[in-house]
Amino acid sequence: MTRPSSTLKIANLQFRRGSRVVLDAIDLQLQTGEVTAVLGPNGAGKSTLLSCIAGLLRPERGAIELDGTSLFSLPAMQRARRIAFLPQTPEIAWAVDVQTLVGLGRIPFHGLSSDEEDRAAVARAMAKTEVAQWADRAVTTLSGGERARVLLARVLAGESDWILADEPFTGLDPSHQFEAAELLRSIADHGGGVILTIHDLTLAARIADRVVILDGGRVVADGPPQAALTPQILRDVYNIDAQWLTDDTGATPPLIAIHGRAARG
Ligand SMILES: Nc1ncnc2c1ncn2[C@@H]1O[C@H](COP(=O)(O)OP(=O)(O)OP(=O)(O)O)[C@@H](O)[C@H]1O
Repeated sequence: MTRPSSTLKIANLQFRRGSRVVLDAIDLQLQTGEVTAVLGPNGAGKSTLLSCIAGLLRPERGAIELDGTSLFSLPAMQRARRIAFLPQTPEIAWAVDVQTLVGLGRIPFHGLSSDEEDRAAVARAMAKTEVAQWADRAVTTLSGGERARVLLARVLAGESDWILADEPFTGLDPSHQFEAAELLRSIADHGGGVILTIHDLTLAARIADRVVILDGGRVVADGPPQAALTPQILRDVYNIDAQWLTDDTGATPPLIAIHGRAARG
C-alpha cells in the first residue's frame, strides 16, 4: 500500500526553557519514505525537537509546516491522525489490559472510523509488534521491554503518515531491537515518515536514510549516515574515537566501533 507523500518543514526553529535556548536555528525538511535518526549527546535537544514536531511544545520562533500548513493551526485530533508520537518515558499508571492500551492509539479517529476498522488496525499493530499473546494481560505486569513493544503497537495503531519515536529501542533485547528497527524501516519503505531519536550509532547507521546530529540545540550534521556520522564529527560531538568497520563494497551492514573516549587535544 503506498500513500501520498508528505513533507514536514521546520524553519528557523527556536525553543527556550526560561532564558535558556534549548533549540536554535533549526532548519530541516523531512519527507515520508525516509527514516530520519536524530542523534546527539544527552541534553542536546532531541526530545525537545520531537515534542515540537509532535505539536506538544510550541516554539517561540520559527515555523513547522505539515504539507504547507502550520502545524499549530491544525486541530489537535487532526494533527494526531497525521503524526503519532511515542514519548521517551511514557507513564502507564493504571493496570489497563494490553489490547485496550493499544486501542488508545485509535482515539484520534473517534467518530471517523468504524469499530471494525479500529479493531482491525489494533490487531495489525499487535501482530506487527508480536504483543497479541498478551492481549488480556495488565500492562503493569509486563517487563520493561515487553511494555515498550506494547507502546510501539499503540503508536502503530493510528496508522498515521508520520511516526515520531523518542528512543524506541531502549529496553529491548538485541533481537527485538532489530525487529522494531526493521518494523520502522518497513513503515518508511511503505511510504510513511519515521523520525526517531537513538543513541546506538550502528543501529542508526543501519536503519536511517538520514542522520541529523544535534549538539547544544543546533544541527551540527545532517545527511546520509556515512556523511553525518564521520569519525571527526563523532569526536567533536561525543568526544569518542570511533571507526566505521564496513567493507568498501557495502556488502556488509555498517558497524561503528567505539574505541574509547578521545584524548583531549
Ligand atoms: N521540563 C524541562 N524543564 C527545564 N529544562 C528542561 C526540561 N526538559 C528538558 N530540559 C532541558 O532541555 C535540554 C534539552 O533536553 P532534551 O530532553 O531535549 O535533550 P535530549 O537530547 O533528548 O537528551 P537525552 O539524550 O538525555 O534524552 C536539556 O538541557 C534539558 O535539561
